[in-house]
Amino acid sequence: MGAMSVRPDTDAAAQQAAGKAPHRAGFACFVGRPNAGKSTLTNALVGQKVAITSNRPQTTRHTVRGIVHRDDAQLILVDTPGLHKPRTLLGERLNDVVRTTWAEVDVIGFCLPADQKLGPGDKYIVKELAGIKKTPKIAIITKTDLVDSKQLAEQLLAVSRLGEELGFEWAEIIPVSAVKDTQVGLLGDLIAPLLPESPPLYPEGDLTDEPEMVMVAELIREAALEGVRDELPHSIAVVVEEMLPREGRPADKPLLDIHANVYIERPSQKGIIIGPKGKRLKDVGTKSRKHIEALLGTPVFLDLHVKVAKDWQRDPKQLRKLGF
Ligand SMILES: Nc1nc2c(ncn2[C@@H]2O[C@H](COP(=O)(O)OP(=O)(O)OP(=O)(O)O)[C@@H](O)[C@H]2O)c(=O)[nH]1
Repeated sequence: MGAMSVRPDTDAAAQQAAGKAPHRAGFACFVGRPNAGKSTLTNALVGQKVAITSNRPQTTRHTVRGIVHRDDAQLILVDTPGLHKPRTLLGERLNDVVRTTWAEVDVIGFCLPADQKLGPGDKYIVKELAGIKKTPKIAIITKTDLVDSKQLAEQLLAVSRLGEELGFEWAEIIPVSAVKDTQVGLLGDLIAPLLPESPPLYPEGDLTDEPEMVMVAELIREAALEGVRDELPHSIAVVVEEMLPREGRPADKPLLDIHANVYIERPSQKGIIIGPKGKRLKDVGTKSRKHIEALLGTPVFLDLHVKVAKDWQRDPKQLRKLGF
């Protein structure tokens, strides 16, 4: 399961028992050189399945580009800044952010335009991708409407060879044309099975702040789960109460305040989560903050509190409050 995937859910288990494939949900990002056709492809994928692109301009933290709702899966397409050959320390840092995001999504789609020779820029990106071992990588040859079948075949071969050279295998290689809507649906079909089993992460309605809060809560929950044993993992729930930009910050130095509660079921579990002298909770905060910053693309101040919600798993009212 990818780092941003969600809880093992009973829905999926029930669906499986009923002989239906379990629902999947997860994150994907398209990478590739400028003009490779990433945006157009995102829009085509999203547009195809009655879905929403978020329209919250002017917020750096906005990284979800679109959500593809399908019967069998929900695919969340996230934005990453481009990866460039670093020339400065800042460039290196930015690349680190990109890599962190790459390591956290469930699928990466590498976009290569059919009408351009595979060049050093592409190789640089694919080399970086090769270093991210766990994440399945799909090679997408874009803009196939611009070339003939011979040229397309050459490009398919070139990208396949590049994977071999760098010692990994593409999970899929697929030619698409977003403009002509060729194989765009198939691309969705190929990505869906690569996502972790999970109920939808976003409601089918509007894309609001809430989904981001859900993702942030998941990242915190995941950090809180690390290393805990027995029944405790099932007892942990996280709710983000508030995410607000800190007032009075200069435009180039934003800070996002996030207040979240970590819920457990019994007072006796509190000590385990908080750890000796609060060390464990602090680690959870530090770790999840890094992931949240990479996800939202902005520095974050994370304020975590541990609360007891007695037997919340069995209490419908509490469950609703905790977002189940
Ligand atoms: N013919 C054709 N043109 C396409 C296709 N997809 C994208 N384009 C064109 O290619 C150009 C770049 O497409 P974008 O989707 O903006 O590329 P991008 O990779 O998001 O670009 P950056 O945001 O600069 O990284 C645009 O002019 C698109 O219209 C396609 O399937 N066929």
